[in-house]
Amino acid sequence: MEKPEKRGVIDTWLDKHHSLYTAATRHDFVISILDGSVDLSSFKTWLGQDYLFVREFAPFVANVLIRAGKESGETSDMEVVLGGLASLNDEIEWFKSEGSKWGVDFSTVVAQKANKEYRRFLEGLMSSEVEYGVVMTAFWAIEAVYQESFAHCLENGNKTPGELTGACNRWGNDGFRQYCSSVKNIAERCLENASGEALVEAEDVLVRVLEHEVAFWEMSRGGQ
Ligand SMILES: Cc1ncc(CO)c(N)n1
Repeated sequence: MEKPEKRGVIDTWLDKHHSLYTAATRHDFVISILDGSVDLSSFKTWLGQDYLFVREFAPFVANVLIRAGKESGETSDMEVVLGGLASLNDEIEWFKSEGSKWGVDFSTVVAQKANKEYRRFLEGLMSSEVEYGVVMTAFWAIEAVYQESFAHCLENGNKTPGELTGACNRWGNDGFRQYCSSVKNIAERCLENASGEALVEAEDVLVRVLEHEVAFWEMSRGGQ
C-alpha cells in the first residue's frame, strides 16, 4: 500500500537544492527524448554507459538489501529493496536486448570518467560506516532521478520517438513511481530519528547523487 505523501526533510532539501534537482531531472538529453529531437548516437552512448552503471548498481542494491535485513527493524524495508533488486534483473535483460536492437556491443563499451566516478561513489556508500538512513537517502535519489526524468517523457503532448518509449516506460511507469515513493518513506522514517551529524551527511549524499546524475547525462553529449 502506498502511504500518503507527507512533507519530510527530503522535500525540504529538494526545495533548497531545487535548481540542481531540476538539472538532474530535466536534462537536455531527457528533454530531447521528450521533444523527439534526440540524437541517436547520444542515446546509444547513454545506453552503453548505463548498462555498465547498472552492473555496479546491482551489487550496491544487494548491499542495501543486506542492511535492510539487519538494521532496519521494519520487515517491510527488505521486501521493498528486494523488489528493486528483482527489477534490476529484468533491467539487465532489457539492456541486452536494446543493445542488440541498436547495435551497441557492450563488451567493447569503456566506462567514461563520470561513470567511473559515480561507481566509486557507490562503493563508498557500501562501507559499514555510512548510516542506513544515509544509504537509503542515496538509494532513493538514484532511483527517483530516473523515475522523474522518464515519467516526464511520457507526459501528454510528448513527441518521444516510438522506439524510445520502452526506455521511458521502464522508469516512468506507475509501479516504479510507487516503488520510489516506498523507498522515500523508508529514508524519511530513518531520518526522523537520525542524529544531526547523519542529517548533514544525508543532505550531502543527496546533493552528490544529483551532481553525479547531471554528469552522467552529460556523457551523452560526447557521443563516444
Ligand atoms: C545513472 C543512473 N541512475 C539511476 C539509474 C536507475 O534508477 C540508472 N539506471 N542509471
